[in-house]
Amino acid sequence: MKSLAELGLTARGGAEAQITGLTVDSREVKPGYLFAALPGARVHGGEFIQYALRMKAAAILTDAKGAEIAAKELAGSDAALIVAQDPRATLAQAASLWFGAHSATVVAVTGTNGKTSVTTFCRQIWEELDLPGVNLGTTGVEGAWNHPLKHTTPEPITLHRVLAEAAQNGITHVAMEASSHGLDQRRLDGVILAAAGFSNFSQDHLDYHETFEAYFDAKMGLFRRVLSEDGVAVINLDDPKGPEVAAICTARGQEVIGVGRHPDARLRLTGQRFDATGQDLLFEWQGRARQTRLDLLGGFQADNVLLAAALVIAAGADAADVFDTLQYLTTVRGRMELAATRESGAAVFVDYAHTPDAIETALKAMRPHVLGRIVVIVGAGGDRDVGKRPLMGAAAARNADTVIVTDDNPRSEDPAAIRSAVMAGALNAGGTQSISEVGDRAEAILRGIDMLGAGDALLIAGKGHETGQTVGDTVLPFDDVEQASVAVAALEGWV
Ligand SMILES: CC(=O)N[C@H]1[C@@H](OP(=O)(O)OP(=O)(O)OC[C@H]2O[C@@H](n3ccc(=O)[nH]c3=O)[C@H](O)[C@@H]2O)O[C@H](CO)[C@@H](O)[C@@H]1O[C@H](C)C(=O)N[C@@H](C)C(=O)N[C@H](CCC(=O)O)C(=O)O
Ligand SMILES: Nc1ncnc2c1ncn2[C@@H]1O[C@H](COP(=O)(O)OP(=O)(O)OP(=O)(O)O)[C@@H](O)[C@H]1O
Ligand SMILES: N[C@H](CCC[C@H](N)C(=O)O)C(=O)O
Repeated sequence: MKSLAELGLTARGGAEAQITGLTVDSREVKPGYLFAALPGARVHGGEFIQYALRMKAAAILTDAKGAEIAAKELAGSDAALIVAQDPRATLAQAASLWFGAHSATVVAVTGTNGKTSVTTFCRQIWEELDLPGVNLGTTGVEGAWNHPLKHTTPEPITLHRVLAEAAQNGITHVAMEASSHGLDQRRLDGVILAAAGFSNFSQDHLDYHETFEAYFDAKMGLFRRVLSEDGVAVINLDDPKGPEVAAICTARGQEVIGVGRHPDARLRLTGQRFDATGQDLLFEWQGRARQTRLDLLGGFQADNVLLAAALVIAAGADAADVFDTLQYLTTVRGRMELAATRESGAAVFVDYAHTPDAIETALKAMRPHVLGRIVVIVGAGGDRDVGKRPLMGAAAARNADTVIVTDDNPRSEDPAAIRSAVMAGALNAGGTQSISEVGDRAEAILRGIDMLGAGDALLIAGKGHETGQTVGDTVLPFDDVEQASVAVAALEGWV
């Protein structure tokens, strides 16, 4: 139990309330709880204050609108009322005080693509340095302690609970993903960061943010609000937005470590050579040259690895020790993951590319590793940014030799309509010889693999580590890696 004062809250009435728990969902209220009635995308949480009071909530945190919606019920109740201008921000601070301690070293990464990869590499580097660490994001909590998560950046009550539990489990180092939704909804407020990273910026999530400016501003919340003035900002200077992000951080007085091929980068990539199983890197740290092997496919993974290395250094590790670990880094689940190989040697990769930029990057990154043709299977998610669909199709057509358009989590939408938007982009882009549409994802994978000759490769894009296909409200079991193995086994006559 904690008092409102211990949670940093000032109430109208009921100030002596002792809080037994926090929730944003009225259906979870128990006697003595603080119910945060938040303005939502579909409904205002104020609508549920009446129910929360009936369940004996001891305190209600909301905004002026929520207090107005439930004015009658609140007037007749002795529960404490906290009216905040931004109740999400207030809730995040209260949640951090409720759960108390979190791991000593926390870093966060934002960017359109690469967050899961960078945070996973941070955790792998810490593990190599014998520091108990986890990465926390789209793939859940992974590392010395594992835990599934519903969101890339969990809402603050879950986030602070997970951070506290990680600390209790002996985890001293955490690398977390900061999604633009999470930043916009203040889910990370109250997390104390040693360092924050920026990977890149391109189109996604315009269904939510509406404009590029709003999307970029949401991401900048990591550096403008969550990371304190004495934190270190690690910025990919090769992204067109990188120098602007660095300027924002410098203006706040934060130390900036630039990463990339850019001449101003403190951790600077100076050479890259590819082969069938990975790449060799030449780089400089503060002007001193180093070399490492990376058993990872895709040039972009070098950008992610260097960003992760700089974050780990920024958070206190010795640079030379960090660079010694890079040769041991392993593939991130569902990111350029080798899923199956045909008897001819043709390879099948699964990758989480689900934005136009990621599709282009992933396909371009495959070229130097592949002798023959590249086939890509691509689809776009339902109930998500509709503008990116033709751009994803076009990126596939411009960068692969053969494109198969299929379904990827149609959710509440008509799958054929989503596919036709992706197809339109592919057909208008020019370039690729063969573009076809196969709605059923398993059949698309089978057909894609059947097309492969010696030296060819297939990229199954969009679902990466996902284990389900969401159709309507139903999640059907579906795993691209598993489907690829099944298809190869069937085509080779192994079963
Ligand atoms: C658009 C969005 O981000 N919505 C999030 C938001 O929901 P909301 O506030 O809009 O929900 P709402 O349905 O309008 O309800 C309003 C309020 O009433 C409450 N309520 C509702 C019903 C009820 O009976 N009782 C009750 O108290 C709700 O708990 C909520 O607080 O706040 C909720 C609680 O914090 C989140 O669970 C929810 O995430 C939804 C499920 C979601 O799908 N979000 C995705 C888009 C998301 O956040 N993705 C990002 C990025 C992924 C990426 O980078 O690819 C992520 O970090 O995962
Ligand atoms: N540095 C990068 N630049 C461009 N594309 C990248 C980069 N890193 C990864 N990608 C592409 O983006 C896909 C998603 O990568 P990752 O999961 O690391 O990003 P993310 O930002 O965590 O995405 P999400 O938050 O949607 O899960 C990869 O499968 C790859 O195709
Ligand atoms: N977390 C992201 C990933 C989407 C991946 C893709 N499989 C899709 O369903 O669009 C989102 O919700 O936009």
